Amino acid sequence: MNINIINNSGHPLPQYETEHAAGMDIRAFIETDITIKPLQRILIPTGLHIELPVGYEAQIRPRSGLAYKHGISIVNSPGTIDADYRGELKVLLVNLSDTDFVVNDGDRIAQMVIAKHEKVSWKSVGELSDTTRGAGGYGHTGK
Ligand SMILES: O=c1ccn([C@H]2C[C@H](O)[C@@H](COP(=O)(O)OP(=O)(O)OP(=O)(O)O)O2)c(=O)[nH]1
Repeated sequence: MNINIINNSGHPLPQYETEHAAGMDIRAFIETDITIKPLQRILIPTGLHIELPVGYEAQIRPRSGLAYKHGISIVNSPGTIDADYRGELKVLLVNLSDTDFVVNDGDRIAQMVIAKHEKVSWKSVGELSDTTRGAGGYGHTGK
């Protein structure tokens, strides 16, 4: 499936790094390096604008290598890109380590998964069907 994209960054388009990867790595588009201090969050531009087909969303997810090695995650993970959004894609990074982390222009800062989603309407009812779980949750089956 082709998806319309405008790339103002001059960096490569988001791409799958392996044959069957679910996510495409996306890169920072910044004029100067950005230092993220411990527990600081910063919105990083990508220079990308996309036109998703109706019924699709894009999810902006952390990269596990950055998370494991540097404590870099995404505050609103997974970020949701709506099909009707035409603005620039941005990534809300957070530094969960105890040392500064520097983002350079062109760094692969996140990954983007394109996914189908349902659009539903609600049917108000008086009661819901019985299940074994019922209202159990939050670890009610044990550790
Ligand atoms: O990580 C993200 C999350 C969102 N967006 C863009 C695309 C998305 O379609 C739009 C709105 O996102 P969301 O619905 O999460 O934001 P909101 O806080 O509910 O704001 P709004 O009232 O504008 O919908 O912002 C990004 O670029 N990156």
